[in-house]
Amino acid sequence: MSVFTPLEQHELETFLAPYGLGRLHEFQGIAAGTENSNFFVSLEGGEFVLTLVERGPVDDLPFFIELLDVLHQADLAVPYALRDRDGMALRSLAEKPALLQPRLPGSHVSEPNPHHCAEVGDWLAQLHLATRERVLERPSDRGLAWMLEQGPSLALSLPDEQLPLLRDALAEIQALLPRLQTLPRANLHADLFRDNVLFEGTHLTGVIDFYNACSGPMLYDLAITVNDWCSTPDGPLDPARTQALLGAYSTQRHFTPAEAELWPAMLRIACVRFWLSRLIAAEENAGRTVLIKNPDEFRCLLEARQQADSALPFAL
Ligand SMILES: Nc1ncnc2c1ncn2[C@@H]1O[C@H](COP(=O)(O)OP(=O)(O)O)[C@@H](O)[C@H]1O
Ligand SMILES: N[C@@H](CCOP(=O)(O)O)C(=O)O
Repeated sequence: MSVFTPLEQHELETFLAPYGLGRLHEFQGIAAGTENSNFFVSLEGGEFVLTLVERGPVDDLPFFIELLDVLHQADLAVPYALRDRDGMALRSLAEKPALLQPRLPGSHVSEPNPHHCAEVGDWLAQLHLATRERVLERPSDRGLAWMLEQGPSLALSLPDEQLPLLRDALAEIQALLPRLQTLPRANLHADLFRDNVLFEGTHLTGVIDFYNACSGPMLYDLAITVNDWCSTPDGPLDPARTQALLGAYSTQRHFTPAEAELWPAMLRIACVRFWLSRLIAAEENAGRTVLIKNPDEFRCLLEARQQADSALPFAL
């Protein structure tokens, strides 16, 4: 249960009053999620989600609010922050930064088919197109420099047989660094996994959890997304899902030759990012009753990505 800060009805009513959304019918803590305290809030004026920010990049909340405003204005289904009567988006409740957002319909899909993947590719292209002309700058706190810094120390706790895989992947990142930095940029979701997307049937109804959002190469966002949505249980990419996702994306944005060339490497880099972050999380949370995602899943994906099993379609 990830409600770290329980709320009393009366304090919630006081907090909600300045939004002018009518009487509070009911509220309920959301069990899913690991970072923040989230509540479904039912008001006369509709259904909402209240987030109390418990940890993470609190100083960057104005960036997330601005990015979500841009995406909402571009008609993407995202949980933008509602304003109270004084125009305030970021407020405080129980001494935590607090945001009220519309509740998006739909539920998560754990076993996506090509139709789901096409919707995700389409959504991701819209995110990139909506932001690439005026990128809101925020370096990722888990970007290439972070991987090169964390990788060698995390390698110390890996079994010997896993070392060459990580060492070679870090060497590849180091060697490609100058070229990666010249790829076309936009704002990225940077964590577009299945548990951050909502669907009704095969229709995408919302994308949540923008706390990894940043500025960077669009190809990196695509690689993160393809690795999660299109991998088979053994690791290789499923051709039908991969083609559906990349095809839907590329009808909106053509890839450059440099992107096409760097695609297999970018798929590996996106594996390294989550292999390392899961190794850190597993170490930090050992013995605690929180969901620990398996780092080996991304080690296996990285092994499978040694073969270039997908090409970018329609490169210019
Ligand atoms: N705006 C929203 N609309 C609908 N459901 C939401 C919304 N925001 C969060 N949720 C639900 O709450 C859960 C936890 O949200 P998430 O952002 O993943 O939390 P955390 O930041 O703690 O990881 C999600 O899995 C989703 O089911
Ligand atoms: N989706 C990721 C978790 C989010 O990354 P983090 O670096 O913010 O922990 C995963 O499945 O590992």
